[in-house]
Amino acid sequence: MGGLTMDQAFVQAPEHRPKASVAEADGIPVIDISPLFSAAAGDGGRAGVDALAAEGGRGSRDWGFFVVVRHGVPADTVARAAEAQRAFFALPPELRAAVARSEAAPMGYYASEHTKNVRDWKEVFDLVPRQPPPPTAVADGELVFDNKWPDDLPGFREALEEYGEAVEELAFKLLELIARSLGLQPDRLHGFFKDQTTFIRLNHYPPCPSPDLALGVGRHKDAGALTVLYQDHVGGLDVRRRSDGEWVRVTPVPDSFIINVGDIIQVWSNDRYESAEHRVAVNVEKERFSIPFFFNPASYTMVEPLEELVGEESPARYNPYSWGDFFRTRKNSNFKKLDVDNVQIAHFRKT
Ligand SMILES: O=C(O)CCC(=O)C(=O)O
Ligand SMILES: [Fe+2]
Repeated sequence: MGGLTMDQAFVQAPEHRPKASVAEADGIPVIDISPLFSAAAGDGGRAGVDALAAEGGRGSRDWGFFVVVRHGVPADTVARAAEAQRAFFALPPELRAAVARSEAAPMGYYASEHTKNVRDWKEVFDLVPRQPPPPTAVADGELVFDNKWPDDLPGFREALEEYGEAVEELAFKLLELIARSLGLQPDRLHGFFKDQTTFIRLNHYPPCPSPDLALGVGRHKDAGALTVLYQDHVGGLDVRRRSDGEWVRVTPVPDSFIINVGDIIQVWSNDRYESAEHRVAVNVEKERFSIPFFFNPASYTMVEPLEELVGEESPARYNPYSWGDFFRTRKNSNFKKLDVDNVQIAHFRKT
């Protein structure tokens, strides 16, 4: 059962508990992005790419979500990562515990994440596909991004390294798509990712005896730039629909990734796009697996609306903030229950 025992720590406030039945999300764009990979995006190709960018832009604006298919990540690569994930969570507890995360070294295994100070019904394993350069001085509370690899799990590291490389390639393509959709040069955002703080999370949601009270992940918005999410066939991801504020289920589409606009893109775009509030419902019978790839810029990035997108007509809506500080504060508050609210981009919104 994954070793979780239902208790008060998991119980959501009544207004945040999932309803017994939830409608399927209808209208999230599903985009075949294969034209992005054909060499000649010039001439005729250019119009096709512009149309894709418009679709991605529509999803980012209306939902904060879109789905991509024919995305260039080989099915075998995804299958190997998903298999490695299952094998890891099937390890005996002591072998999982051997790679446990700590507050200062946040990579590795963890079964006690909190979202907004309520415990999530899940266990995770985090890794970085690329190690960001170490800070010049390890200040108080500085995070150390060293991977912890389990012993006795042949092929685990290789499968995830292969996955990380392939998904990173996709993430840069999507960044290009988003830049185009905002009327920017395709490579406008690439520079922010030179020393990226991207991490990959393996999520395991064991069956839960009280899916009416607990959530796999409580309601939240992803703090980074973009999330490239693999989910298995079980389903449980809910997104809050903009039109009426209802929670709706994102139906699994085979061989797809869900692309999730994060807070940083919301700020860069000066609110043209909005990060989506989402959560994960659990169920009594089935375990569920997902793998978000959190595509995050360098820790020294000062996040602020892009200068091309501000002007007299649309003044900057946010004050600049340090991604490194934001990330560290959020990570630490997910590690344990605190008595203060999570840091949110709303804190940097100009009044
Ligand atoms: O499991 C999922 O589908 C989504 C997980 C998620 O939102 C997260 O880990 O931030
Ligand atoms: Fe998320």
